[in-house]
This record gives sequence, structure tokens and C-alpha cells, in this order.
Amino acid sequence: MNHRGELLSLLAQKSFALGQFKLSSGGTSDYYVDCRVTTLSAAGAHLTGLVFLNEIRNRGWNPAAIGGLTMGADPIVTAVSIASVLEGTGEIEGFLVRKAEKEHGMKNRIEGFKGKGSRVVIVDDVCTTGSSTIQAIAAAREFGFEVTGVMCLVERLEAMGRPAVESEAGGAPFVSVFTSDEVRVRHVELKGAAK
Ligand SMILES: O=P(O)(O)OC[C@H]1O[C@H](OP(=O)(O)OP(=O)(O)O)[C@H](O)[C@@H]1O
Ligand SMILES: O=C(O)c1cc(=O)[nH]c(=O)[nH]1
Repeated sequence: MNHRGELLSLLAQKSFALGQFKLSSGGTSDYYVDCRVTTLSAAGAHLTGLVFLNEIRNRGWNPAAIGGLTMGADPIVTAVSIASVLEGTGEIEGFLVRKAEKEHGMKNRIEGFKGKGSRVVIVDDVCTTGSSTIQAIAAAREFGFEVTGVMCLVERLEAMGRPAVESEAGGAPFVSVFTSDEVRVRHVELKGAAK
């Protein structure tokens, strides 16, 4: 199995759950993808870094940095920056966007990489309404980054967040690695095989 297939299986096994869940937007859903269980696992972090890096390179984006809204983006950002060193394809720095500006110290909203004018990729683990991704894009632009692409690990198509994200991205492509439907199908397949 390739890295993308392995990552899909991990998400399906570790992160996907059926049930009644309240979402960040205030909506409800009959399923949830707790991506952090995957992106913070040793194997999942490794695969996440490789799969995102591969997508970034295949699209020819060549960003100076990758970043996103804490905390869904946190493990993805670190995984990609480490993978960029290990793969020797050119280093990609990391930054995180706080939900609100820090009130003491340097009073930062953006933590980590601070190369104003640099090309960056914005990431999140899940895109539902797109509100979190949109906040990260807006904060990155306000800081002085140029957003060259936007990525999420799992896109929940039924929530129809894509048009809003694409509008905020202003022409930068929005790429999802998986749809939640793909994760659900793999989850059901693996459950069936385990019986
Ligand atoms: O597309 P949206 O409607 O914004 O929903 C998706 C967001 O929800 C989750 O974060 P959450 O708000 O639970 O916060 P957390 O990362 O701090 O746990 C997830 O990590 C995404 O960032
Ligand atoms: O919309 C959300 O809050 C959300 C959905 C989901 O499946 N996973 C997640 O981490 N957040």
C-alpha cells in the first residue's frame, strides 16, 4: 500500500467514529473524525508529513513555510517541516496561528516562522464550514504572507465549506487529501474485515 492508502487506513481505524457529535460550528453530525489520534501517532505523523509534502511538491508550490490555526494544524505543520528536512527536497518552515492574539510577551498572533512576504501553505486537519481555515488564511495575509495553497487532511463535503474557503483563498488552490466519505467507506471496510 502507498503512503496515502496507509494514512487513509489509519484515519479509518483510529479517528473515525459513528455517533452523535456537536461540531465546532455549533452544528451536529452522526460521525466525527478525530484526526489528532492519527496525526499525533508515531506512524500517522510520519505518513502525514510524507503525504502533505508529496502533494505540495507535485503541485509545484515551493512554499517557504506551512502553517495553520492551532490546534488542528499543529501536528501537521510539524510533521511536514520535519519531512521536508528528512526527504531533502528543500526545507519548509512552520508557523501556527493563535485563535486570538497573545496578550503578553511579544503579543503574537502568528508563532514560529515570520518571513514577511514569503509564500506559505495554509493547513488544517478538518474542513467543515471552513471557518477555521478562513481565519488562518486571513491572519496569514494580515501578517504579510502570500498564500500559495490551502490544504486540509479531511474535507466534510456535506458541510459545503469549500466555496467559502476558495473565496478567501482568492485564487490559491484548496486541496483536500481525503473526503470524509472516503474515510467512512474505509472504516466500514476495515470493520467488516475484522468480523
Ligand atoms: O471548518 P470548521 O467549521 O471551522 O471546523 C473544522 C475545525 O474544527 C476543529 O477544530 P476545533 O474548532 O474543534 O478546535 P481545536 O483545533 O482547538 O480543537 C478542526 O480541527 C478544524 O480546525
Ligand atoms: O466540524 C468539526 O468541529 C469537526 C468535525 C470533525 O469530523 N472532526 C473535527 O475534528 N472537527
